[in-house]
Amino acid sequence: MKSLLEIRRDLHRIPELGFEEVKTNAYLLEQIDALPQDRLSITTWRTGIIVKVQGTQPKQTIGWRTDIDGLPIAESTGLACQSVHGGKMHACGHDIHMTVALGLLKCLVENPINDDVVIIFQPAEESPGGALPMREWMKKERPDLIPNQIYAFHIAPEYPVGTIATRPGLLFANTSELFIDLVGKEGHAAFPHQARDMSVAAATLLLQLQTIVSRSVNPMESAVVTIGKMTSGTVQNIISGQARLEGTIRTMNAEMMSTIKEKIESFCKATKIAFDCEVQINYGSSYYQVKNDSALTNEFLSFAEQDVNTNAILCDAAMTGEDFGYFLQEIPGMLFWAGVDSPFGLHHAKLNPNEAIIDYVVPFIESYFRKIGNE
Ligand SMILES: CC(=O)N[C@@H](CCC[C@H](N)C(=O)O)C(=O)O
Repeated sequence: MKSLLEIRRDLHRIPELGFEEVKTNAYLLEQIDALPQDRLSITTWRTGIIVKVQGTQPKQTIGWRTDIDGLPIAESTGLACQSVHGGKMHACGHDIHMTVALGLLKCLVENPINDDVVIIFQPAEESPGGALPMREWMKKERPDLIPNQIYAFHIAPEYPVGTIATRPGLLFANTSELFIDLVGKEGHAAFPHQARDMSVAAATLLLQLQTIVSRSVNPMESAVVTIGKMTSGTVQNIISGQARLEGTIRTMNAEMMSTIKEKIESFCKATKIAFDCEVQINYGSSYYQVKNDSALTNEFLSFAEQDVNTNAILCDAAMTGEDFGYFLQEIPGMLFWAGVDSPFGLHHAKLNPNEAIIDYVVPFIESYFRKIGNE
């Protein structure tokens, strides 16, 4: 296996979108194949990989999960290892996540623990969601690969390397993607009364959607409605006959998600009447909240607090989404943030995680797995 630094940089160069991670899959398999194979069994599912490391006296199976996909963002870090896939970038740290998973795998192969370990390389975390179909496939076809407890981490640009943050209970939000297509009538810019202008309809709808959180959500609770992309029109002197809004909804519970969707549907009906157009809503994929198991998280935090290299923080829940929530829905476990000290946040074209995270967090996770896997 190559050095972890080389691996991170190689993976950073080749980001691929959800379920298109073909080169990433091949690269990961090449690294896994380079390890001693006697304790390993390797299974693939679509572009994902599940590696089982046989323990020395297994009483249970412990799981580690990494996501493997990139984002449709044009990188502008200027790094030597900048993405060579135009318009795509590992802007959410999945290159670091994969490298850490490989590092952990190498440690466990070289020095196995008592329990079995499965390392899950899961596709399509950003979209459309790989965790749910992968979990369902594992349940049906390979229940032997389902761990008894499962762990994952996410890079956190706002913390320095060595900081670990998490909390028992709800950590990440419920999410739903949101796509709204508006169809009116194209026309000459000089004759607006003969057209049905979808730029104006979409702009009005966008502003109305922004009133949902401020006017329909209890201020003591919280939610997010973000429209990240709005497209409309072809040229400056033609009235646009079509527009599209693309966004995401984030809530702390399932009831709030239903309330927000009802309000979105009301505003869309109003837009249809007011602008005499067709309005189609599509909710894309939705992710179940990340709810950490309380007992396992407290055990993990106690361990982190005692580690001399670690600054352990009890953090607040965040409106980020993670389809790892689907694993936690059925398997006890937890997710934690680990600092990478970058002035640019997740999903930013200049995100540049401090690679020192790798040499810090691999031995940290390994020692935690050694503790829980040798009990
Ligand atoms: C950690 C993180 O940034 N996750 C993504 C998950 C995206 C979910 C889905 N595609 C959506 O946009 O709703 C996030 O944006 O929080």
